[in-house]
Formats: sequence, structure tokens, C-alpha cells
Amino acid sequence: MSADPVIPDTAWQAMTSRVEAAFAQRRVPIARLWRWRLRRTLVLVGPMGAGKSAVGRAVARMCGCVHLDSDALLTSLLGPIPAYFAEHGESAFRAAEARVMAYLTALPQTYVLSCGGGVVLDEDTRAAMRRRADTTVFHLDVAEAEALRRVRGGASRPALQGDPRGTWKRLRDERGPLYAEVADVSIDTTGLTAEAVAWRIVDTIRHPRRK
Ligand SMILES: Nc1ncnc2c1ncn2[C@@H]1O[C@H](COP(=O)(O)OP(=O)(O)O)[C@@H](O)[C@H]1O
Ligand SMILES: O=C(O)C1=C[C@@H](OP(=O)(O)O)[C@@H](O)[C@H](O)C1
Ligand SMILES: [Mg+2]
Repeated sequence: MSADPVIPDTAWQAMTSRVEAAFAQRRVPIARLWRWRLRRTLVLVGPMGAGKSAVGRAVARMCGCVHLDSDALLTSLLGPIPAYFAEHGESAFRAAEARVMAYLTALPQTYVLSCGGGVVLDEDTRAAMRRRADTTVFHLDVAEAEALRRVRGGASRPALQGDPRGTWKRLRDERGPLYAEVADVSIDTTGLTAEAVAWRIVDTIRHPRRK
């Protein structure tokens, strides 16, 4: 794939090297205790503050699989997301995000992927998520008040600038059908710890018919 003008080749190569290193340094899974191994890719989508990043980390720790976070990779490519939004605008961020998602959804390995809340805006990303038979997509949802508590008013989330409460609700409503389009399983995380959500995900994968 040729380099996007806003992403130097060297930065792209550094990012893909980070991903390859993550696969090379996989940790011993807690799940080994019960001799169970995750053989699927798990993708977490949902609104800001649903816990996609925290839950993804917890699931990967339990299963000893690689955890990737689209926002962490984008930060390594573009620098801090709020500064990038301010300097280049949201559409430049979305273009970079779609490119990172195309790369991630084409990886041959299995892993846990925490997505940024807006990845579903891109049609190709949604199609790539649905295409993979070895992937289960979880839609993590959360009640508005708890989401706003978790993101502490949205200071580090540029998409919430101005009116965090109104914007969070509008984005969640607008994107709700897109999350539903890609998700195999939906979990309301309100009142649950990130670890409890992670256990629920692992349980869903281990006992698919009990969903
Ligand atoms: N289920 C949860 N219960 C309480 N706090 C949570 C939960 N999930 C995440 N958090 C906390 O809320 C904040 C935002 O979570 P994060 O995982 O970054 O959300 P997202 O990636 O969906 O925007 C973090 O400080 C995280 O530790
Ligand atoms: O919903 C959005 O538009 C965004 C969500 C953020 O990720 P989280 O959902 O992990 O907070 C991050 O990608 C960016 O600030 C934009
Ligand atoms: Mg996140």
C-alpha cells in the first residue's frame, strides 16, 4: 500500500514493527490455568467511555493474546490525538484511522482489538470486520452518566469538545446502528468493572450457545 501523504513511510514502518513485536512477545495466559486457548480475534467497538481500551487489555491478559488498540497505534503514528484533531481536523484523523483499521483487519494472526469509538464510520472498516469468520465483534455500551464519569468530561477526547454531554449522546445515537451492524454480541457495561466485562466476553466465547 502506498503511503498516505500525512503519514511518513518511516512512521508507518515503525508502527507495523510495534505490532510485529507485540506478536513476538506474547505473554503466558492466565487461561492456561484451565487449559483453554483463545483461537479467535475479538474486536471491541462502542462509544467513548464504554471501556473498549481497558476491557481489551484485561481480556488479552486473561487469554495471553496480543492486545492492539487502534488509538495507541494512531498516537504512535500521528502524535497525541487531541493535538492532531486541532491541527489537521477530524477528516484527516478518520483517513489515518481507516488506513490503520485496514491494516489491522488484514492481519493473519488472532488478537484482541480495542477500537476508537468512531472506527465504524468507515464503510470499508465495517465490511472488513464482518468479513472475517475468525472474528467476534463485541459492542460495549454504557449509560450516558457513567460514560461521562469515565471519560472525566472528555478533556482527552477531541470528538467531545464543546458540549461533552450533548455530543456524547448525539454520537452514540448516530453511531448506534453502525455498532449494531458489525456486532455479534452487545454488552451493557453500566455498573460492571472492566474485569467483569472481560470475564463476560471470555465466557461468551467459551460458551457461545449460552449468549
Ligand atoms: N467497566 C468499567 N467500570 C469502571 N471504569 C471503567 C470501566 N471500563 C473502563 N473504565 C475506566 O474508564 C476510563 C475510560 O475507559 P476506556 O477503556 O479508555 O474507554 P474507551 O476506550 O471505550 O473510550 C478509563 O479510566 C478506564 O479505566
Ligand atoms: O468516538 C470518537 O470519535 C473517538 C473516540 C476515541 O477513542 P475511544 O472510543 O477509545 O475513547 C478516539 O478514537 C478519538 O478521540 C475519537
Ligand atoms: Mg479507547
